[in-house]
Amino acid sequence: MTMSQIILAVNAGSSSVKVSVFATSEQDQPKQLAVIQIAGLTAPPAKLTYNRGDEQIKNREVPDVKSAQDAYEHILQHLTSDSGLPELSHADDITFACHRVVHGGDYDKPARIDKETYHRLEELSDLAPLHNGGALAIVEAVHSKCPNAINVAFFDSAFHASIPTATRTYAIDPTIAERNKLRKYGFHGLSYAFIARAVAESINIPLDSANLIALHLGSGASACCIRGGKSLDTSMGLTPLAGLPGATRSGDVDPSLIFHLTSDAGKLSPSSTKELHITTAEEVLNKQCGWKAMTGTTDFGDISKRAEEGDEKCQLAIDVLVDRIVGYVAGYYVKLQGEVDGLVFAGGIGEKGAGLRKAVVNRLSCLGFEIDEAANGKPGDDTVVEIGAKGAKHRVLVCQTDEQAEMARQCALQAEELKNEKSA
Ligand SMILES: Nc1ncnc2c1ncn2[C@@H]1O[C@H](COP(=O)(O)OP(=O)(O)O)[C@@H](O)[C@H]1O
Ligand SMILES: CC(=O)OP(=O)(O)O
Ligand SMILES: [Mg+2]
Repeated sequence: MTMSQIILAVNAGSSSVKVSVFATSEQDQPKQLAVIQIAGLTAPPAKLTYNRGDEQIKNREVPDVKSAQDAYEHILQHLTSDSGLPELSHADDITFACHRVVHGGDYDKPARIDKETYHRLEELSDLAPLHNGGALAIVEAVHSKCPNAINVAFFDSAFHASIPTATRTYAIDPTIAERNKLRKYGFHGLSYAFIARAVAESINIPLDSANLIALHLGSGASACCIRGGKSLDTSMGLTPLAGLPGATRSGDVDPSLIFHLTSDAGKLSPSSTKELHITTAEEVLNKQCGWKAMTGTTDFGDISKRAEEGDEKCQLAIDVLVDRIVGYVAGYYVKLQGEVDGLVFAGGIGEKGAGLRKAVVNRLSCLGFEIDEAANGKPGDDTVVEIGAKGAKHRVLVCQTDEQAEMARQCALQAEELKNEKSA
């Protein structure tokens, strides 16, 4: 019998770092011990929230924390000095550090991070300069603060390795596409893997027969068509910019629009570094569009409230999102030939935005989706909840997705394999 091991699952977003602590032994599913988050890195002061068990223990500002590295160091210090968490009292207690890496290129499964994988991940940052940086900075921080931990990368793109060739191919010069690896990759895959498993279990069907249309609506938003438990299509593309609009991202626009939005499209943006080049076009479309540009805030809860009070800009932002979402759902409905086990809402907006869910489902009534207003208004705390009307043709569900839990689950399953993988 092996002793219990500690898995740290790290989810570095563009503006936050979320870390969940799990204990696992060979026989068991990982058990969550604590969750800690530092949010608001791009809108200081950063804020820390800490939950252990079912208790909310801390919620306070941490003005000294300014970067992803700072955040990790602060989080590690906090966890190891919490006497209520004796399982993790020293950095060496961590066996595995799991990292959510948004862009994994051709990787279709998790990889232990050695010098070679680290270098490959750095190269991939060229394809996703705004997304992989935070995760790599934290890999460095773990390497220096927790030298005995095994670092493993879990890719947001891996779940989409099953997308068929015609769907992932852009209509561009195939030689250049091959050389520069230009294709649809898709993201939010850890979330979609979690959703597919949790929903299949909840509605009592085998995962490999689950046909779902899933919506991960957070500060980045995407849709995914899941057939037989696998990704058949998704709305994000080469980078997380494509598809649905988000908090600060435009989503799909006519590609030539960028030249009308700024005359500096091809120039380097001031946020470029010596190692990492970001064009003004990337900067503008990723950081200066979406809800922020349309309404002045990135908080969809606030946007919903203001729309109810009659704010026209906020109402338009909601209408735009609903319009794009129903377009994807309709397309995916056809891809699944109408054989749909459920439409699933997830991510911060999907889980908390009752008004948005209702607006989307109402527009989909011709396909057989119908909302149960009472259930939609108060979906409760279960991981998966049905919010569709009884007797409707298709189910509608809300899933509290958890990317850290998905990493921990996969890590525990492959623990021995990962330990034996060569590391430099
Ligand atoms: N009551 C609410 N109604 C609608 N959206 C909400 C509500 N509360 C929070 N949100 C949205 O959830 C988003 C965060 O979602 P989350 O999935 O946690 O984000 P991230 O992509 O950063 O992981 C916030 O940016 C906010 O727009
Ligand atoms: C891939 C992506 O957009 O991630 P997030 O929603 O965390 O920004
Ligand atoms: Mg997210």
